Amino acid sequence: MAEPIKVVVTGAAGQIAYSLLYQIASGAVFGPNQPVYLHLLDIAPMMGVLEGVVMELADCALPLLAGVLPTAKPEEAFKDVVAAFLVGAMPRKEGMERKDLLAANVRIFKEQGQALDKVARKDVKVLVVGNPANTNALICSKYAPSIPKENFTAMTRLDQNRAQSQLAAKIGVPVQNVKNVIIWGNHSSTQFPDASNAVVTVGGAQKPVPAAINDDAYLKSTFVTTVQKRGAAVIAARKMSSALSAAKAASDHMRDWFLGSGDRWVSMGVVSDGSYGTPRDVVFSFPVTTANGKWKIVQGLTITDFARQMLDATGKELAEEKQEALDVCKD
Ligand SMILES: NC(=O)C1=CN([C@@H]2O[C@H](COP(=O)(O)OP(=O)(O)OC[C@H]3O[C@@H](n4cnc5c(N)ncnc54)[C@H](O)[C@@H]3O)[C@@H](O)[C@H]2O)C=CC1
Ligand SMILES: O=C([O-])CC(=O)C(=O)O
Repeated sequence: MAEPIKVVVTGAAGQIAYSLLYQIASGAVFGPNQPVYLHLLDIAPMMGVLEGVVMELADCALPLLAGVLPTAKPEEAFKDVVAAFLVGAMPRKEGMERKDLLAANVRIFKEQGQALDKVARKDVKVLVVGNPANTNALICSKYAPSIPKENFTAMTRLDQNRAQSQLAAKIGVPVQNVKNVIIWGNHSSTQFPDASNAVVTVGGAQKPVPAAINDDAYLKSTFVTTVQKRGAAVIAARKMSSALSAAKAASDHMRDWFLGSGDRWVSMGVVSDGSYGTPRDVVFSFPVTTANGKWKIVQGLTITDFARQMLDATGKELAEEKQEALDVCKD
């Protein structure tokens, strides 16, 4: 058995963490032969609740769980971790956009960036889940200048999973038969879920998804808006934001980053290098492949006029969010 690795989850007493911790501790993220030592960060008033979570983790009797450190101190939580799930932040309520959380949440990511910079390993892989995830990830990276910016990512995997699931249902195939759907841009209602390069296996043969669906209007309208608004639909139904599916997506994102994406593209928010004419230095979701612990943007895709408009709109929103976040972080 390998030596245990240290992994931190912030917001560890919250909803998403309640599903996520089990997945990490049971081997679904780092593999069935990799023990984990979990660092659990939450704020001081939540330490009582967190104690209950620690009890439950013990009661799961998981062979891969090598130890647990509950704490309210970021510098203790981030020490020596190889992976950081930054979940802890306020969730939105019905009627809000995710960027309405910016003023409340972005300071958390400034402070945690500073703590990561001080105590984390320089090869730590950071996944920001807390909303607005893209801009929080950018700020976290800015305040951790000693860690390469490639190590900071934001979660758009839930949007990808939603998109894949919608397409599979529409075509009538199991969800794993659909691959290479892309989420471009912001994890917000301006994101662009793009099925134009997706492929599906039907009856043993691979086909482009647009040909299998044969309904361009659906792919440009209903499909796009359903995925863009899925988070709001869950909030309207549950009166709380997605947690089970968010935890699953966070597991998928980190697993693929560590263990590789194989022959599939996955969508991740990464610091933009300007690929596809997007604004540089915002955290933009691109199609990537991952191998040996590194991600690489899929290049050479055709951008139609429709896609160009969608990419520009979501890029503009990210540039605006960035400015607002930098202003908030000044004081
Ligand atoms: N990127 C994505 O696809 C998704 C993102 N989210 C976002 O994830 C975040 C967490 O959602 P939930 O777990 O449902 O919320 P929650 O309210 O159930 O839990 C959040 C936890 O974070 C803790 N927290 C607050 N400030 C903290 C700090 N400075 N350090 C450490 N912990 C802190 C809270 O005390 C609480 O225990 C929200 O911002 C939500 O909008 C949710 C779903 C999907
Ligand atoms: O919609 C929300 O506020 C929570 C979230 O990010 C999602 O479910 O995608």
